[in-house]
Amino acid sequence: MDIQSRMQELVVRINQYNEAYYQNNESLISDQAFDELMHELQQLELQNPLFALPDSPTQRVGGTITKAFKSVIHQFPMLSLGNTYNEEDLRDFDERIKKTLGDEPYEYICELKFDGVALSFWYENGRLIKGVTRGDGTRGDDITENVKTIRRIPLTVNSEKFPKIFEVRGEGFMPISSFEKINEEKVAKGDAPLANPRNAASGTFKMQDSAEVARRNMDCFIYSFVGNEIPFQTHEEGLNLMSQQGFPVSPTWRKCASVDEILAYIHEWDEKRNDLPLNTDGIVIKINDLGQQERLGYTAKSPRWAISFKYPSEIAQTKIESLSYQVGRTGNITPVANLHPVYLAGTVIKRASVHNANEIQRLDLHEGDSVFIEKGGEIIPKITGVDLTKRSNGAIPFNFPTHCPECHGELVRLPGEANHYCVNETACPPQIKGKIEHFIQRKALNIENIGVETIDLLYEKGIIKNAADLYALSELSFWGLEGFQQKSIANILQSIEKSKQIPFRQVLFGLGIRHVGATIAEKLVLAFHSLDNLAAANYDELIAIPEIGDRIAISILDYFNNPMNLAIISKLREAKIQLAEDLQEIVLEGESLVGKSFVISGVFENFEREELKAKIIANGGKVVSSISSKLDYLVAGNNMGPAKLEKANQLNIKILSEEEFLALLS
Ligand SMILES: NC(=O)c1ccc[n+]([C@@H]2O[C@H](COP(=O)([O-])OP(=O)(O)OC[C@H]3O[C@@H](n4cnc5c(N)ncnc54)[C@H](O)[C@@H]3O)[C@@H](O)[C@H]2O)c1
Ligand SMILES: [Zn+2]
Repeated sequence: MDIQSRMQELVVRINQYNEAYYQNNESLISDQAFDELMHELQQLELQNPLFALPDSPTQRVGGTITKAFKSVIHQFPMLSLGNTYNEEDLRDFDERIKKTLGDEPYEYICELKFDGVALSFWYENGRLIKGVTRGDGTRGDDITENVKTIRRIPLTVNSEKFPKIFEVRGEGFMPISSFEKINEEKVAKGDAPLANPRNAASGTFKMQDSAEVARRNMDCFIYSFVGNEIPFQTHEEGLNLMSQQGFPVSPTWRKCASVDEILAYIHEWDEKRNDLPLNTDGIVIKINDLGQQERLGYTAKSPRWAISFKYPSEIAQTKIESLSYQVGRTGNITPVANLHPVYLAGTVIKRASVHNANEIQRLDLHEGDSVFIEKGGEIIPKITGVDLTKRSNGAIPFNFPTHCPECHGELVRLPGEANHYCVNETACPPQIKGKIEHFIQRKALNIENIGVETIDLLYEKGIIKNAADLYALSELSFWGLEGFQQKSIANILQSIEKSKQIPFRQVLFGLGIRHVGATIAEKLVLAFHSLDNLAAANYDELIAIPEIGDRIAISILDYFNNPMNLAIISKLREAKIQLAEDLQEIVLEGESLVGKSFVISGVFENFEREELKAKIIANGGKVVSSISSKLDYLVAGNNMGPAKLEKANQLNIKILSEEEFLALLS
């Protein structure tokens, strides 16, 4: 291919990747592969300026605005950053700075490069008036309602410390913990999981429903201050001012005097960054002095006074040996790729999840394919692409099976769902065992002392056929089974007995009705109070309940129409399991603590600990167990542990005495 066609091809491809990435929150290739293509294009344009195309992605910030929001014009453009992957490029960057600044001394500030989406917060007279996305750099989407859900972004600041009008900018992100929780729920419902925290963040900030954004616990780190009037001379002073005035500035930045010091910082954080609550994909190096920044200036796309150093992403290449299909407790079929073992980011990887049939199709997987696997925010690596150059002629594409690999029952796929299901619920062993395992878990009947192996064994031996059979177990049932001492049998039976006190909402979750997770179970108990009422409810009564839609309603009706399930319920009733509960919506006493979190420590004069806890909840607050930088208050009684006190002091957490706490309530 000649140079001109290659340049054309690169422009088309990169523009496609940009569109998928910024508009659909989808990565069609890995970031590193993307950056390599971009780099190739930049080099070719430098060497062949006459062939450079006007719509080249090297000349523009990658994002776009969407129609769903009002767009606003940035007073100062929001730019991208140049990037480097190695020491040599970093030294080149430093040389360029040295050349422009002549003999002047200069220093750098290194920060982590947070992997989320750039956001700008506009303040006027000390009040937050707008939150805006980067968009195409010139115009962004007005997503004020959504950014207001970020609890750490102050709605007001001390107006004496700042000019009348200014902006702060930072990276909005979805904490890994929220990401994992949302995906757990999605997978349980049979929905496709979110791909990675970055794409999830960018999708979330562009949702229309800000209540849903609020539920996702989004967060932000601020890293820059912009305006016509800047009340400081260096970036360092800016970071200090912003953090003193209540902006969430990550304390991980460091001042560095030389490239060697920068390299030490890079090295140090390569390991430590795994402990942070969010993904980071590198570090950002900025000239500290604002006057020098001004003189170094900007290209069309990025500042000349800053650069990012990206950590190589953790990618490996290996061969697919086979695909297996796992059957979950609700009969959902998950394809899993068995890989030729390969070393990736500290562990040997043998398997990767492929999620569902759509994913097989999207990747166009063939038998024996050589694939790229990547470790993102998730623990389980995923296949991000196929190396087509290594596919042999005549390779056969994987076809989704038509029958269940375990019971040979037929598989069905309901309209609108990504998953295939084995509907042979009553005779498919992994479904039966999976349902019993689901039933005993902590969030359900919380039956301790009994594990997956014991369930397997009791099921294989024909001693239990469903969860209700657990209540018919006696010492005799274990007779002749290997590995059970009298003591462990007694423990098992005791745990089973204890589960008869578990409240109905957990029992309902434990029944394992498809799409009825713990939260939905609670909603149902609030509305119906007993299993009998729920079983008698019709479709209209079900969908009248908040958050119960078509899919859940149908699944509940199906469940109670199945005689097998009715037989299980009748056995549970005989065993005196809780099948009713008078659950009431918590009515708040007051709202003075809404949105605030508390740790309770020590002994109190007016309250028992539990009372204090109830008081906080009744006024809209949240009680957490450990002190972190996100905590609002530590309520300190007598005899509080010195370690807690020290930690709270270190993190600048406000400490309340009992009296101060009471004052907060009124
Ligand atoms: N995989 C794909 O298909 C695909 C497609 C398009 C873009 N991308 C990725 O996105 C990158 C381009 O995105 P970009 O233009 O946003 O560039 P970038 O993400 O490499 O760098 C600029 C951004 O860094 C962020 N940032 C994080 N921490 C920062 C800090 N401490 N100080 C300043 N900024 C900080 C800001 O949001 C800023 O806008 C590509 O290099 C690639 O990695 C991937
Ligand atoms: Zn089956």
